[in-house]
Amino acid sequence: MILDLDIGNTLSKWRLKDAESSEIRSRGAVWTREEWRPGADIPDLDVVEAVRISSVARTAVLEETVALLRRQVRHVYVARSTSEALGVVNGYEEPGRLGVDRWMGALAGYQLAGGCCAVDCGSAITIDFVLPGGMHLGGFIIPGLRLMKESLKLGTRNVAIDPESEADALLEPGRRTVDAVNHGIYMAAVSAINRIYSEVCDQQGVTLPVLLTGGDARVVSRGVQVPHAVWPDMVYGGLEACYPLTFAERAGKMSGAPRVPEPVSLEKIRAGLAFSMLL
Ligand SMILES: Nc1ncnc2c1ncn2[C@@H]1O[C@H](COP(=O)(O)OP(=O)(O)O)[C@@H](O)[C@H]1O
Ligand SMILES: CC(C)(COP(=O)(O)O)[C@@H](O)C(=O)NCCC(=O)O
Ligand SMILES: [K+]
Repeated sequence: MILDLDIGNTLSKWRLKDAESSEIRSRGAVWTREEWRPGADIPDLDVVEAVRISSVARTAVLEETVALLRRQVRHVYVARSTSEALGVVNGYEEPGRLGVDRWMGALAGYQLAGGCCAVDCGSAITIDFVLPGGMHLGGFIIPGLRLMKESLKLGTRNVAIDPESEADALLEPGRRTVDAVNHGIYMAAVSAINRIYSEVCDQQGVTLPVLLTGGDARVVSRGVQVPHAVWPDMVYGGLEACYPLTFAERAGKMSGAPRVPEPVSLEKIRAGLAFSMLL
């Protein structure tokens, strides 16, 4: 079995993948913390022959995790942000400083779609752009939905946005604190994504498929106006592409990859931007 780990600032996600069949056998998530208890938090390591890790947690957490894994697992691969990989050139001035989850998302998106806009809706919302030739432009970071809400300190933190709510309802003025906050942060997140996408496409003169991932991807998806696909395993896709271990992975297949959304025309994006400037 292959254990894939995606350690974010809030949640540490894991999945077990069958090395022979490439099927996902099980998955889960635990709060990101200092210490791991294999068998309780993550699967028993007896069945694991290789681990692939993407981590943006504090270095100490990663080091502890890797030390623990190395005692029991033969192959431990820790992803790093590099200046170039799989045809993508990292746009950061200091490539190693780009969050490795963003780098994995950009690589997965590029492998799937060529140029892309990769959006990760987790603790932070990150929006990264890769042009069709593989040039990563860099990106944008805004606080995620939960962080935005907590920063207001209005006592609404435990009332999450119902993931089933329709975008229309979320865009109405709230008539209670909790709705005013939830609708406000939702509007802030989705309008930022819509606007950033349009601005960068306009600047670059290209339209790009949009791929969404992260804990809030589904609810954010309802407010994103341009064609896009939700890809919960996008960070894992980057790990598969960087460290292919199964037959399917060596053939370039990433688990759970969606159909590539067809972007709208540049004319339409520019018309939308021009319209929003008038308001
Ligand atoms: N069941 C859930 N438990 C925790 N967070 C959730 C859940 N469903 C959605 N979320 C949202 O997802 C975010 C965590 O998403 P994730 O992509 O795992 O973040 P990170 O990679 O930063 O750890 C939380 O901040 C919260 O807004
Ligand atoms: C921006 C992030 C905090 C997002 O992390 P996440 O929300 O996925 O936990 C992470 O990618 C990170 O720590 N990046 C380093 C800074 C940068 O990318 O510029
Ligand atoms: K994120």
